[in-house]
Amino acid sequence: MKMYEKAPAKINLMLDVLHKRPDGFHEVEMIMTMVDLADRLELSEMPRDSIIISSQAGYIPLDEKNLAFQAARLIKDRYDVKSGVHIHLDKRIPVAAGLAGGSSDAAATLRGLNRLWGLGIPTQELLSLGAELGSDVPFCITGGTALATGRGEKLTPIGSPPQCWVVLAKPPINVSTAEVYGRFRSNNIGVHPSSLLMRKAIEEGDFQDVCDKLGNVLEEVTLKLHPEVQQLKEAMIKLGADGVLMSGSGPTVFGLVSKQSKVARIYNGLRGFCKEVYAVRMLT
Ligand SMILES: C[C@](O)(CO)[C@H](O)COP(=O)(O)OP(=O)(O)OC[C@H]1O[C@@H](n2ccc(N)nc2=O)[C@H](O)[C@@H]1O
Ligand SMILES: Nc1ncnc2c1ncn2[C@@H]1O[C@H](COP(=O)(O)OP(=O)(O)OP(=O)(O)O)[C@@H](O)[C@H]1O
Repeated sequence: MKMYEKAPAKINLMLDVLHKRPDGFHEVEMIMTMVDLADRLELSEMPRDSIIISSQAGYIPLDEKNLAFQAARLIKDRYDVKSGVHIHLDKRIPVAAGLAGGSSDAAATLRGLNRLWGLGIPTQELLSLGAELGSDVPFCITGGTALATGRGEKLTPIGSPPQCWVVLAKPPINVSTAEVYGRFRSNNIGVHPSSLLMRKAIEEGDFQDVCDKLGNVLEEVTLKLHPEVQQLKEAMIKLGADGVLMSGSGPTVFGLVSKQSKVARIYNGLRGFCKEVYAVRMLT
């Protein structure tokens, strides 16, 4: 038997870091949503008791370091599943980009194997399994738009933001999420973005207000380490994006654009700076 799952990328419309916790993670407050840029997973049942990952992308690990592998092993061990699975990952989300590509693959694997193996795991339990794999995984299981607190795993669903275009640009640099959190100092932050105000803007369907309330305190770290991310933000604003922000720990920058007529200009303008540019819709 085969199952197919789509694993969409996420963006953070706001991200605030409250404090560092004794377990080393940071307490956060984020509003996240999904965009129409997704990896595709094909999950095929195998009689042999093993997990095999394949992908057309030459640049991701295919062994136990792959988050889809880790998700499959977790569910298999926890529910004592004797059959195996071959997971083919058609990677379309740029890797190590701040778009939760690996987390979304892990989430899609949990959803897909729950169906493929007929386990009937309730959503709450699936979310707890996801949290064992990574902070962004629970959100990637539910999707939609949500306020995420704790280390990112406590979710409150909220309404969808007003429909718009999202232009994503990933500069060719590598950013480590652990390093960005490690270098974060709350003393360096002047004005913190507000989840309350972003939520209000979303719930009122006020596109301009959503753009005005965008904010990510991790920019403070990544933009200092990589000035080209700041340059990319400035270029996107100059080209006419209505609101611009770095997603997660970066380095991807996204621009929200209400008018389709502006999208091609922004896309083409950015391609001069950056090879990896995508124009997609917000998933509602
Ligand atoms: C930056 C974001 O992508 C925004 O959505 C997330 O906060 C990070 O989510 P993620 O990549 O799933 O993160 P994890 O795989 O759980 O953690 C990677 C590393 O980031 C740091 N980390 C992550 C989440 C968090 N709330 N506090 C942290 O300090 C920790 O050093 C951790 O070892
Ligand atoms: N299925 C996967 N897809 C992409 N990367 C993976 C996968 N499994 C493991 N990795 C590894 O995870 C690391 C982070 O990749 P990923 O694309 O998930 O980062 P990210 O978008 O920055 O995630 P986040 O936004 O959750 O911090 C890379 O070094 C990559 O080699």
